[in-house]
Amino acid sequence: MSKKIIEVKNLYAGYGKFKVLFNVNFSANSGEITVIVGPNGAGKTTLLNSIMGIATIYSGSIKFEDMDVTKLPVYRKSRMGLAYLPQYGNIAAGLTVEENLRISGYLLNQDEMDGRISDILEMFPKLKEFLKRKAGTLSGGERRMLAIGMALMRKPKVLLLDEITTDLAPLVVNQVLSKLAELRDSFGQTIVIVEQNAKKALELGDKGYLLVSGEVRYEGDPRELLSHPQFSRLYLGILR
Ligand SMILES: Nc1ncnc2c1ncn2[C@@H]1O[C@H](COP(=O)(O)OP(=O)(O)OP(=O)(O)O)[C@@H](O)[C@H]1O
Repeated sequence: MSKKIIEVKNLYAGYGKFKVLFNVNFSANSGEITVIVGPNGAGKTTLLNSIMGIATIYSGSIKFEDMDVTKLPVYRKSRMGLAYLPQYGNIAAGLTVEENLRISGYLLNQDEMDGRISDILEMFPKLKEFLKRKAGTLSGGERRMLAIGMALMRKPKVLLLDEITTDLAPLVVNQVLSKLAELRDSFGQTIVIVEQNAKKALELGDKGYLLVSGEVRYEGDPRELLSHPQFSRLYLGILR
């Protein structure tokens, strides 16, 4: 049976006085891909921000590996094994691919660093060809791969990804999403993604959530969510 690694219960959250999430219950299982979809402004990013500790939590609880982390600051959560890749990534365009990877692993000692870089290159063989190139010269898809590689430098237990396929061509969206499936299948990586390319993400996910106006409207089999009437209405323009 799969084990819950993140568990959010009855969460009310937002930013200061601005309330965004209402009574959200959410969980992610170890070794799985959990997909969060929903229209613009539904609160998807806010859910990731709450898990990471960068939104205001009014009530409810967040557990990570059965520990209550609701009030812990970001750096503590990151040390515990949560890695967050925000929507527009965080690569340094003027540095080489290798330098970007090294910066992301700055807390590792030299041996760990070298070992981890070779792990990442095994996961993303294409990056090998680009090691000495400035990250700014990479294509959109290659940059996303680098950003994911950077987030994996510290061997996170959970990778939280916010809309990493935005602005990519359809073929490249497929490549990036397939890479996530490969990270799960070959390395057991636990991943939580917020995705605009909802259909494609749900097709490879293990569990899906539909957030609308700050509330969970569906939780369960991601392929069933594709035929949920609200999903069709919001994403496919089908009115019933
Ligand atoms: N830092 C912030 N301070 C105040 N309000 C914010 C902040 N970030 C987001 N919001 C607001 O919170 C609401 C939910 O935003 P959120 O980014 O969580 O939605 P989303 O579902 O991720 O949307 P999108 O798909 O457009 O990224 C929006 O009304 C947004 O304007």
